[in-house]
Amino acid sequence: MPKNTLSNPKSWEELLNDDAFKKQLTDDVLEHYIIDQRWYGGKSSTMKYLEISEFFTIAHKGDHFYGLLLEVNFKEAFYQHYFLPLGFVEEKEVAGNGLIAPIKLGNTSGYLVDALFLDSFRKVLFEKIIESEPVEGLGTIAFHAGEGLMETEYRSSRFLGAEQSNTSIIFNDDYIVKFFRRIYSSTNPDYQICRYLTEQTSFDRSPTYMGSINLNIVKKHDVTLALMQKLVPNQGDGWEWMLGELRTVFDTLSRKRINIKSLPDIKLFERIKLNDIPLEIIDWTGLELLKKIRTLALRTAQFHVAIGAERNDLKFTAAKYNGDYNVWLKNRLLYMFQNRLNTVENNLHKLKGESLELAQELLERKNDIRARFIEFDWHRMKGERIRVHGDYHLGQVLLDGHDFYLLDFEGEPESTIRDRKVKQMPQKDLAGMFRSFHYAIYATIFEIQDEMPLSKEDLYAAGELLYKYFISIFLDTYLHHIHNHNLNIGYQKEVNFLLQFCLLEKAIYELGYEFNSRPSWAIIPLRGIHSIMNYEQEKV
Ligand SMILES: Nc1ncnc2c1ncn2[C@@H]1O[C@H](COP(=O)(O)OP(=O)(O)O)[C@@H](O)[C@H]1O
Ligand SMILES: O=P(O)(O)O[C@H]1O[C@H](CO)[C@@H](O[C@H]2O[C@H](CO)[C@@H](O)[C@H](O)[C@H]2O)[C@H](O)[C@H]1O
Repeated sequence: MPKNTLSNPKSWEELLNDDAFKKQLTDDVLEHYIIDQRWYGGKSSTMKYLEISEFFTIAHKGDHFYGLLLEVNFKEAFYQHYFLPLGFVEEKEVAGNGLIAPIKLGNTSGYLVDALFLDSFRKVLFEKIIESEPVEGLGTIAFHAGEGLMETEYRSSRFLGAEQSNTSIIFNDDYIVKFFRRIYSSTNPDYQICRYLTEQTSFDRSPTYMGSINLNIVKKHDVTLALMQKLVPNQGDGWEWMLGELRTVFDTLSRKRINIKSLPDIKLFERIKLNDIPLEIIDWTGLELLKKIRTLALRTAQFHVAIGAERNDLKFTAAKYNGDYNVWLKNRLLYMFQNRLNTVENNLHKLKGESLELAQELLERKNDIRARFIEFDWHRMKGERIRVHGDYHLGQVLLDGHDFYLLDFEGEPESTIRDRKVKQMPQKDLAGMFRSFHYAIYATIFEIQDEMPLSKEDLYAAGELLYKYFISIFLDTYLHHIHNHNLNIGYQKEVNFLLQFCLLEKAIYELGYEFNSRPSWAIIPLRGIHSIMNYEQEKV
C-alpha cells in the first residue's frame, strides 16, 4: 500500500473529473498496485506507464462506483487493457483484501478499494443484470439477463477462490459471474460462444448463459466485462481427475507386475472401439477410465457439431480452407516458433540432464520443425474450419459424475482477441486435449519415477502406449459422432495430418507457457515435441 495518502478536495462523485488527480492515482498508486495482482499478465515485461483510458460510473439506489479501463504500456512496445472497478469506504476492515490506497476526500478519510471486494457493489451488479437496464454515461454499459435467469433478488455472493486469471464470484449459490480482468476492444469469445450455445443450439454440456455486462465504446457491445453462467455441479476439473486415475494406472503396472513389452501395441491415431480394446489393456487401466474418455470425446464432438452447424450467423458458419488462412496460419506459427527458439536459447544454461538433451535436439531440428509448418497446403484440405474452443485441455472440463462440462471458451491466452475468433481446424481442440493426456501421463511419471520399481524407459514405454490407447478411443467416438452429424473435418489422411500439425503447434506453444510460468515443467512439452517429431509423418 502507498505510504502517502491520496487527497482530493472534491467529492467522490467528482473524483475523476480532475486530470491532475488521475495522474497521481495512476503514477503513485495503480502502477504499483496492479503488478502485484494475480490477474496481471504483464509480469514478465517492463511497464513503461499506466493510464486510465476510459472510466464510467455505476450508480444504483444511492451507491456510486467507478469502472476503470486501464491501459498498460510496456517498454517492449505493446500494451494491455485491464478492468478495475473502484469504490470508496471509510472503514479499513470493509475494504478487506481489496484495499488499494488511503484517500482523503475533502474532510473525509477513507480507502480506495477494488469494488469487487465490496458486497454493496456486487449487489448493485447483480440487481442491474436482473433488471437489464442500460446505464447512460461515458460509454454505455449493457447489462443483459439470459432467458433462463428467473432471480428476483440478491441474496449472497462469495469469491470462487480458485487460482485463475480472472475474478469469478458466486451469486445466490447458484450463478457464477466471471469478471474479465484483462479486457479487449472486441466481445470476448467466452461470452460469445457461451451465449450462442445456450440460445442457438441444444448443446447442454457447457454451463447455461445467464447474463453479461458489456461496455459499448465505439460500437455495440464491444468490451465484455463479465459473463454470468449457471453454476454446474462438479467434482473438480478434468486435470485433477486424470492425475488421480493415472496414479492408479501406474501403481497397477507394478502391483500386477505387468510386462509392458507384452502389451499389444497400436499405431498412433488408430481408431479402436471400446469393445475392441484388448483385455490386457482394460485389465491394466480399468474400464471406467476408458469409458470416461469415450464420454469426453462424445461431448467434444457434440460441441463441434453444435457450433459448426450454423448456416446464417457469419460469426459461426463453417468455412473452407483458403489462401488467406494459409498465410495467416504460417505467419503465426513461424513467428511463435521463432519466439520459442529464442526462449530455449536464452534458457539453455539453466537446463540439465534430459531437458538439456531435448532442448538441444529441438535447436538442431529447427529446420525440420519449420518445414512441418510450411508444408501445410490449403489446396489439399477438403474439410471445414469452425469456431473452436482454442485452449482445450483437461483443466477446461469439469467432471460431473460420469460426465463432463466444457468451460472457458476464451481461446488461447497468447493470441490477439481477433485471432482467437478465426475459424480453425477442429483438430486444434483434439490436439489440445491429446497434449493434455500426454502432459498428465508425463507429470505422473516424473512424480512417481523415484518410488517405482520400474526403469524410466519402461515408464516412458508404458506412458506412450497408454497415450495411444486414449487417443484411439477418443478418435473413434469423436469421428463416429461428427460423421453421423455431417461435420466434415477432412478425409482420413487429412484428419491425421492436421492432428500431427496441431499437436506440434500446441507443444511449441506450451514451451513458451512453461518457460514463463513453471520452467521445471518445460521438459513435458520438450518430450512432446520429441515424440511428435519421431512418429512417422502422415502425408496428404
Ligand atoms: N459454470 C460453472 N459452474 C461451476 N464452476 C465453474 C463454472 N465456471 C467456472 N467454474 C469454476 O471456475 C474455474 C475457473 O473458470 P474459468 O472459466 O476457467 O476461469 P479463468 O478463465 O479465469 O481460468 C473452473 O475451473 C471451475 O472450477
Ligand atoms: O490458464 P489457461 O487454462 O487459459 O491455459 C494456460 O494454462 C494451462 C495450465 O494451467 C496450460 O496448459 C498446459 O498445462 C496443463 C496442465 O497444467 C495441461 O493439461 C495442458 O495440456 C498444457 O497445455 C495452457 O497451455 C495455457 O494456455
